[in-house]
Amino acid sequence: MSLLLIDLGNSRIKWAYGDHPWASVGYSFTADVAQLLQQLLTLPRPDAIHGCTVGQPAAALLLEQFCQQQWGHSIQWLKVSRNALGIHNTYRHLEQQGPDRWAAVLGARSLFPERALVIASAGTALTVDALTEENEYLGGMILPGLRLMKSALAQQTARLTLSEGAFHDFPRCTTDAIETGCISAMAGSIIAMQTRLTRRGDTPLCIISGGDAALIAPHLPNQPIIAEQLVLHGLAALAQDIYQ
Ligand SMILES: Nc1ncnc2c1ncn2[C@@H]1O[C@H](COP(=O)(O)OP(=O)(O)OP(=O)(O)O)[C@@H](O)[C@H]1O
Ligand SMILES: CC(C)(CO)[C@@H](O)C(=O)NCCC(=O)O
Repeated sequence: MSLLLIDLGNSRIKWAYGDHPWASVGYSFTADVAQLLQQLLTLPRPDAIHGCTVGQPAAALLLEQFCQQQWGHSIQWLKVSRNALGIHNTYRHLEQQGPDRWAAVLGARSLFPERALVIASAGTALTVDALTEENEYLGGMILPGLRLMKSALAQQTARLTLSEGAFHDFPRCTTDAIETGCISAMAGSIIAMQTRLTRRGDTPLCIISGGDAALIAPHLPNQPIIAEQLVLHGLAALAQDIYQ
């Protein structure tokens, strides 16, 4: 069965086409939906389309219209649920939770069974979510992503500008101080979640994905695993459950 899976984030739209393993994958920036549509035009007609969106509704609408016109399919957008694939979601108000977080949890579990997991998605925002070995999703944290942290400093201070620095244990210039501070804050929040799960008696594995995963991973203990496209893997696992 050929599926088209779409992850509409705040910075990028990622997609995968085919059965598992995917025949093709791609992405475009959310601001450039036209580029995405060019990519999708090259694909054969999928049997079904599953999507997850936390991005601009206008981008989702454009995609909807394209899929209808091109293939006569509507997109089945993921809704956060209380239970899926054996995982219990304890988020207080399900309608509040970003479906990308729920999809990433489901995707991480499909790739890494039978372990407590810390699932960090380092995209536009950084989210750090906790899943127990017994498949209870406990909740998680939301922080600004690296780019957002840096732009907030540049916008709200007189002397800091948007810049590229390098990580140093003891930074001795402004650009390095900013880079090191932001990356340490991101890594620190992931370590904090690992510590909380460990205190509960779990031995969590840390899975990290998103545009900034490779920058943060070296600053985490216990060999974190960088996993690409957790959201798409979550959509694939749910689709497999539906169509099997
Ligand atoms: N041209 C770019 N535009 C935006 N972010 C970029 C760019 N190049 C690198 N990045 C980095 O990638 C991060 C965004 O990651 P990613 O592409 O995974 O976002 P996203 O998947 O759209 O995010 P989300 O799913 O949270 O909306 C930013 O914090 C930034 O540091
Ligand atoms: C936190 C983001 C922006 C991460 O992409 C997204 O999951 C979202 O918009 N969430 C809504 C708020 C929540 O998850 O509680």
